[in-house]
Amino acid sequence: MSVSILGGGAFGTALAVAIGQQRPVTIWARNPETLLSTRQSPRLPGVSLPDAVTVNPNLKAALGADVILFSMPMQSLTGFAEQIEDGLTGKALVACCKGIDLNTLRGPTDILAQQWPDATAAVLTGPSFAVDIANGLPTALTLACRDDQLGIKMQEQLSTRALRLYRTVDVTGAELGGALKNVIAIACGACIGQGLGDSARAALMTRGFAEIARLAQHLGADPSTLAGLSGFGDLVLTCTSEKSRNYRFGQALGRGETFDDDTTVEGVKTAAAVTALARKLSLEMPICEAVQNVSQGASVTETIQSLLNRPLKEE
Ligand SMILES: NC(=O)C1=CN([C@@H]2O[C@H](COP(=O)(O)OP(=O)(O)OC[C@H]3O[C@@H](n4cnc5c(N)ncnc54)[C@H](O)[C@@H]3O)[C@@H](O)[C@H]2O)C=CC1
Ligand SMILES: O=C(CO)COP(=O)(O)O
Repeated sequence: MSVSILGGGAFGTALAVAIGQQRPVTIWARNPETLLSTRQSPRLPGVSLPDAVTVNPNLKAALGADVILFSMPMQSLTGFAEQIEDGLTGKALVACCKGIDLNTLRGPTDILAQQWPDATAAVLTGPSFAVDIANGLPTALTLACRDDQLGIKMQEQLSTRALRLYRTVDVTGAELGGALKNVIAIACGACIGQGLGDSARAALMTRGFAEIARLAQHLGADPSTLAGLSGFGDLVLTCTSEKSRNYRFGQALGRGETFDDDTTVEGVKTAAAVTALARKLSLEMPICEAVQNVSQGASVTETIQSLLNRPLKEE
């Protein structure tokens, strides 16, 4: 199975570095100049692509692979997919983005499946910072594919000695866990940024996990997926590490500081999407709604007060 990665940002480059340690892989980037000339991505400085990685600026050629990884931000996925005319029949399309599309309230595999109904859409998600993967540190991810036979083949192709892929057929659970943990990470960052302490963060993580489970199970996810790498695992990583851009964005909100606009912070648009989705489905998701409000400029202090003032209830 030949493999292409579309997207030369931090995650796409890290995956190319990891997979390229063991087998040939192609990477396509929208702005490939730096990758071509230095074999490094500006989003992942200091990490060079191994020889087995081919940087191909020709998208059509990259689309010829059997397995195609889509590694761009969630809100770019629809526009990117729509500009591709090829049918991609029979190919495995693996979404590597974490989020919910704000216009359609769909996840990445739905978007890929709608654009390419004759291909198989899957998702690669779970706890991993690009820099850790690129540095060859041990990492475990979830590969979710409804076609388990194809999932088994991809699991073998994409795993390396350091990057260990677990498999599931629960695409909905894997995708929603990865999308929503970013929203909860913003909440946790804001909590720590405000100086509210580790106990408050633990409460947000736990009640945030309950919100993730509420939405995901309503949409058909298996609870065991949410308890796995793509849910609980990624929630823990992202809510507790300053390597996370979502967490750092939340910290900046909590401290009343500005944050670099050019940094990919998936949780902001996901908070807006999930708030809309929760309203549509009549589900209560107060932490996600709070993150949506503070991202839109509401006071962090007042928003936290209104979370604390909610009626007492059973756990
Ligand atoms: N960086 C990380 O540690 C991890 C990131 N992810 C996920 O991977 C996805 C991508 O994130 P990063 O690579 O970190 O972001 P990034 O900001 O480092 O890179 C994004 C890349 O996407 C490209 N891009 C944006 N719009 C595009 C379009 N319309 N067409 C083609 N390329 C486009 C940009 O040029 C850039 O190279 C996100 O959904 C993120 O949640 C998942 C796991 C780890
Ligand atoms: O998804 C990630 C870790 O699993 C990366 O988190 P950030 O996008 O918050 O940096």
